[in-house]
Amino acid sequence: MTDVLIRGARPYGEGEPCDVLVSDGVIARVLAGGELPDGDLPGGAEVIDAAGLVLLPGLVDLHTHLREPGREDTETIASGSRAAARGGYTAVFAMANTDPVADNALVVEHVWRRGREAGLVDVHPVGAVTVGLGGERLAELGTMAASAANVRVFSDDGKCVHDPLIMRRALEYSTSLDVVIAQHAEEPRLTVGAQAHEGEQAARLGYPGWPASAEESIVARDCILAAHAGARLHVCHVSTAGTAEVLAWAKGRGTRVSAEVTPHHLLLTDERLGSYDPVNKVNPPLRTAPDAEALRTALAEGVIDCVATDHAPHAVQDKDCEWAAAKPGMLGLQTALSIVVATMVRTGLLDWRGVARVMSERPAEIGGLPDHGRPIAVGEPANLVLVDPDAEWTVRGGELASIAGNTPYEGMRLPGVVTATLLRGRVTAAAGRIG
Ligand SMILES: NC(=O)N[C@@H](CC(=O)O)C(=O)O
Ligand SMILES: [Zn+2]
Ligand SMILES: [Zn+2]
Repeated sequence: MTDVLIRGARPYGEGEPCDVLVSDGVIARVLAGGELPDGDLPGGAEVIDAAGLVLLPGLVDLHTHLREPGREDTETIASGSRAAARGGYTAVFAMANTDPVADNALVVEHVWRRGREAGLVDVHPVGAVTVGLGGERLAELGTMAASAANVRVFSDDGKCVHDPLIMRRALEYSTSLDVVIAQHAEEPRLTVGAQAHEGEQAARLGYPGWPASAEESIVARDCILAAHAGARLHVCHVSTAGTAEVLAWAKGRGTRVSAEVTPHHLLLTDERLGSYDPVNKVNPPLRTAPDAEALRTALAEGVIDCVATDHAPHAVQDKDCEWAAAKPGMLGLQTALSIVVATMVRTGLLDWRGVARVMSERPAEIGGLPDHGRPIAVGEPANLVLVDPDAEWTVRGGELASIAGNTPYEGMRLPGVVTATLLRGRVTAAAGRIG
């Protein structure tokens, strides 16, 4: 395997620039900048000029929709892996709402193998909690956990495990497997026909509302169920200020709960609904500006543990149509880091150490990945990302690696450019600078 020398990067954006030598997939040396004599360079090493760049552990996404099997017209494991690598990710968790549903060992092993074949990012399949996401019968969590795919996260995402008895059983079962149940918190009785956040905007436009209480009531319920079961709960795509309050309460009393927020809920609000453009339709819906503000604070304070993309590719015909007929979801893998830079770093809420925590270390811990989100130190696996903190780029859906192009950031200029991503020492994505 070719060695890689990263010259002049600043780990976590801190201290003096240094040189990082990657050999056999691990970090072999970390030296003060320019200290490594050229004579010491292993023959044929790939050199990355990283002056001015920030070096972080490779990003980890707990919540990605890769659409394979079933909707390969919108994304495949290969195309989604390319998008992930370009976005700075070295590991992603692929949600189970595929067709067929990933509710058994056969499907999760298939996804895991396809991810290995693509070889750009570690693709960890999420297993469904219930058979066919039907919400009625528990899937065979144990078999999926014991399979070659080694499933550690289970979720019916796209649907809420709304029956409290099923959710209770899933949580209780999960404790013996040491896995986590990730909930899409949406009380279905409160969101029948819902199209947008229940509030002034939706009322003005005549959209049936998706109330904050539909999310908050499920999160509160599940925190209580998890606490009684002694189980681990993960809350997907937290979207309201009230949910952050519930999480703070539950964590304060020792509940084993973690939570994620999406980049779009940190940046975008229901102000956007006025455009009638379904590119803004997503589940849970874009909320109010005070919600977005509260989510940023909760992420900075650790009440929300991490950022997850909820990357949700959709075909043109499912997005370029009237609002009510459009499918919810938006692309996220290649824009996530930039949105976090815009909302959290440029605002002074997080430093780069904090970015590493919320986009790499915490998601790796929650998902049970021992080789990701590791310190940048000798002997550690070389899962790394180099970011140009000062550069900007313009988002063009057609230029993203995903097959679908449904980005709400079309034409926007965003700060922070992923210059290179390394998976076990191999460069999986690079934007110039490599010689
Ligand atoms: N977020 C979305 O709006 N859509 C997701 C499902 C989900 O995450 O709930 C999808 O699979 O398209
Ligand atoms: Zn969801
Ligand atoms: Zn999702």
